[in-house]
Amino acid sequence: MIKIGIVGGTGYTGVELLRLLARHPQARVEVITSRSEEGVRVADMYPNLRGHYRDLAFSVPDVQALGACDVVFFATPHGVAHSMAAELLATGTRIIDLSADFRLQDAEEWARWYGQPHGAPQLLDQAVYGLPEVNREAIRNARLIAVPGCYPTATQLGLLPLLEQGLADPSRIIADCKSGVSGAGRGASVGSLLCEASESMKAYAVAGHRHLPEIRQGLQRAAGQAVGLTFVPHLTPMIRGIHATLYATVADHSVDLQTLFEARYADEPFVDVLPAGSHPETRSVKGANLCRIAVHRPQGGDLVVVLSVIDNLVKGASGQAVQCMNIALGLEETAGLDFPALMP
Ligand SMILES: NC(=O)C1=CN([C@@H]2O[C@H](COP(=O)(O)OP(=O)(O)OC[C@H]3O[C@@H](n4cnc5c(N)ncnc54)[C@H](OP(=O)(O)O)[C@@H]3O)[C@@H](O)[C@H]2O)C=CC1
Ligand SMILES: CC(=O)N[C@@H](CCC(=O)OP(=O)(O)O)C(=O)O
Repeated sequence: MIKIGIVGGTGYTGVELLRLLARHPQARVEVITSRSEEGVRVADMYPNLRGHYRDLAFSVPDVQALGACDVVFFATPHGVAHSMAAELLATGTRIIDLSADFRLQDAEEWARWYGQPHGAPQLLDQAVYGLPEVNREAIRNARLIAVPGCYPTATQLGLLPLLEQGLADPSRIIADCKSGVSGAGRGASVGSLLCEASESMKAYAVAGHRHLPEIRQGLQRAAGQAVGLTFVPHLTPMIRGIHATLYATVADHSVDLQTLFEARYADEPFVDVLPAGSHPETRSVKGANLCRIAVHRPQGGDLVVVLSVIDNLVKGASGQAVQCMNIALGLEETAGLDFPALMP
């Protein structure tokens, strides 16, 4: 059995890791940390996990205990993985970080967007961006994996086929994205209150969201050139889900876009290209490690609209993290992840 440690086990992505790993045939969670719930049993805090993790209890983060694990997931706010990664890597443990700490290749750009100095720039050379549909080979040998953010996952998967083939005008790409409230984490905040976030919808961070440089980095890599990206996130009254509506200009009408998307993702277990004319719903991926995509060319014009949906906590975080673990350890990529979405 592969021994797993999770730093940040009381948050939404942490408990989602527990839910997914409870059914994983080759992995067992041995250490789960929380500074605020030390000693509390996982099954007492999360009744959905009763029957699993009978004796597992939260403990404060400790490098020695975590270093005895084969894989350590960080499901923590940014900065935490920076402070522990070097010491843990030295023990031989693999790190899969769900936070943004190692997603940007440029430490100075990270510092500008996250408002603090990068805490471990010396590790950036070995950090691998954990988007399997792009980086599968690099993930296989990685010891430090940076799992993409939720908006960046939905947006990149939706746009990659167009940019990799040089079909989309890279100077003007628009990502209009909607998120469920769990994307903001479990910490108390006024914006996440029922009275604030339900029966209402709003855009935020229009001037610049920290996922902008991450998405741009991925799209530029795919396009092989600079990309002009407008990214506008919205908070919507649902608990889980990301819906990305993506706009790009494709002047070349000789390529069948439906065929292109189907071919690009034909071998991908966790990307489902829907039939032409479809409108994917967030509820069709709820709880599943899946991105569902539909591509449209309204009225046969030059503007192409791609619709891309994921569950922010699964393909947008914990599911993708487990997928990366499976690849890195040479396990079946779908191990513990091959289940259908919850409907409704
Ligand atoms: N929510 C989402 O949809 C997504 C989140 N992410 C990223 O994943 C990470 C976790 O997100 P989420 O689960 O939503 O966050 P939450 O706020 O829900 O949980 C954070 C967890 O981290 C622990 N923690 C906080 N500060 C520290 C610290 N200094 N040292 C050790 N542990 C700490 C908390 O427990 P305690 O304080 O008890 O120790 C808690 O368990 C974040 O970086 C987030 O940006 C990525 C993709 C999607
Ligand atoms: C709805 C909401 O608040 N969403 C979060 C993004 C969640 C996420 O993926 O954040 P990381 O990049 O830090 O991992 C936000 O906009 O900050």
